[in-house]
Amino acid sequence: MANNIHTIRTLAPRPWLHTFRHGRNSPHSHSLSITSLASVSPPPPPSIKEDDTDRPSVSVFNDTSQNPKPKTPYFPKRGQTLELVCESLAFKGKGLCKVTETGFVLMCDRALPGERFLGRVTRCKGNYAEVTKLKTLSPHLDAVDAPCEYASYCGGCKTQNLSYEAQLRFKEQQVRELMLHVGKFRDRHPEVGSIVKPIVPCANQFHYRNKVKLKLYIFSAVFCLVCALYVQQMEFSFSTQRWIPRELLEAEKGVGSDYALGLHAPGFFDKVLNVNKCLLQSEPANQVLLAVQDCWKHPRLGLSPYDVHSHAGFLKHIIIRTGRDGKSGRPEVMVNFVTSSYKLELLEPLVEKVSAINEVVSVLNNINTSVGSTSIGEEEHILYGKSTITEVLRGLTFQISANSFFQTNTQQAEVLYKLIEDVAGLKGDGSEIVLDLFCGTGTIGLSLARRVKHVYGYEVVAQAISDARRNADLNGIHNATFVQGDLNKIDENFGKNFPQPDVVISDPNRPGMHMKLIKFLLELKAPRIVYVSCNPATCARDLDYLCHGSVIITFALPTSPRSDLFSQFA
Ligand SMILES: C[S@@+](CC[C@H](N)C(=O)[O-])C[C@H]1O[C@@H](n2cnc3c(N)ncnc32)[C@H](O)[C@@H]1O
Repeated sequence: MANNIHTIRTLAPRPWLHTFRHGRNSPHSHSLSITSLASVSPPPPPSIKEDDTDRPSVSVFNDTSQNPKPKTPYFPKRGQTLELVCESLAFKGKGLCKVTETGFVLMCDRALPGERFLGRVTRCKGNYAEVTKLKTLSPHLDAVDAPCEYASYCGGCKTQNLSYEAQLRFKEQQVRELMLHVGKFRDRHPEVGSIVKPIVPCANQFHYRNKVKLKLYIFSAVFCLVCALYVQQMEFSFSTQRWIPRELLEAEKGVGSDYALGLHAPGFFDKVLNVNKCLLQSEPANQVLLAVQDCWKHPRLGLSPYDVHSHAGFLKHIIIRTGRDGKSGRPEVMVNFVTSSYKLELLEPLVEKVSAINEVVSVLNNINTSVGSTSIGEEEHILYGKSTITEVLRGLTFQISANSFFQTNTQQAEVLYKLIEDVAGLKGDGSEIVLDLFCGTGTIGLSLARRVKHVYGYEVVAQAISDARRNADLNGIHNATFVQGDLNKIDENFGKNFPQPDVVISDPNRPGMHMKLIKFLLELKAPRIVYVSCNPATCARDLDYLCHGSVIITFALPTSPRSDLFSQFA
């Protein structure tokens, strides 16, 4: 049938692909990744005015009635203070402001759409500049009170004071923009509905993370349009440099600026905001954090935080993960201390404290001797209880090790996995082959296994693969094969060890898929591909390649490829 034939045309190589992968500065990357994001509520035309009553150099961008328009393209200078209006939210929840006449883009953390503010230019990066907000002049349109006491400073949740409905709206808009501009999809029949289906909100906006690790952006939860899912993991870091926000300097007078346990200050790899509680994690996980905060600085214990400059010190991170027992439904908490060396006697008092909390079933010590900030250890020691925690998903029980990926929001993972199953369009007669790429602990493949002939899962982390195999056994699933391997390094032999798949699930991490894998998928001609993503930019790029790019190849699809590829975002 003509409608079922999808032809892929040859496209010229795109330099921005390189930029996405290697983060290189290039004019292409800027124009695509920045300007494509801005589309709504253009700010009033800019004008420049020196305002010597405020700061040495203040440019006002909004009041055109009083100020002449600039004759030449405007490029701000580092240190300059500007009055800006935020138009929309861009990647990582940064507020996007634009000089309309030149299209010059300014990005500002914590600026929210509709907000008028004074900002200082901190970095000029060719096609755009970064701005730090100094003062709000008039608030944004969807302001709510942020429930977390750290919300104004923490590098984690940057949009807590934006109503959840508005967050959803901006997230959806951001994904749509990327799909149109980077993915080069078109809304052919907008009267029927967009190719990007409406976002699925999360019932719980707080206490939803089962694992808390550094670099969490509440906003990034959006990228899989099943909201509040797939945020980067976050860990609490120990630091020799406590970060005290300027606003708190007076209130915190006398508090030492050394030794902190908490979340990294935005933009600093070495400074940490001390936190006693995080609203994203479970109550028992907060008890763990507080128990550690209560004692770790006591001189009697002789514990020292790791110093990222001198590379001296012992405590690096604490990672707290919450699951639940399959039978009782009670929370199960895993506490993983990441240290620079193995010194059991130093950790013992902390282990005693946290293991006294009823829900704690596992205390581990990952030893990481590298100078980097990674939290995966070269060796792991069990200090209390078991080496895994349990989680229940789609009626299956999963055991998860400290270093294996598991969806951070279990409740939304249920929603996502149900969607994956729906769009996979399985016949359910046990005849089909599923290829589960980037399978982690095997959760997606195993949740489909009962309806298919066989699942083949590929994943780079060895611990995740052994978890996947154990999880298959635990659930009495015998038609799943899990293989450890790096999908960025596949060669021409990849694909020879499994039969032609009927459905491919691909769930890469943020950098997306390597070109080798994309090429493999194009040649594989699987009838259906479900792409699950935590980064809409790389997802849009990969979908462009999969749907419009590369070698001349014609293959049949049972239904429209676009709706298939996008329905995961429903
Ligand atoms: C977003 S997670 C998805 C995991 C799993 N599909 C799930 O839903 O729980 C991405 C997974 O890809 C794995 N991964 C990252 N880079 C990889 C690579 N080059 N080759 C194979 N697996 C990789 C990670 O270890 C992680 O388990």
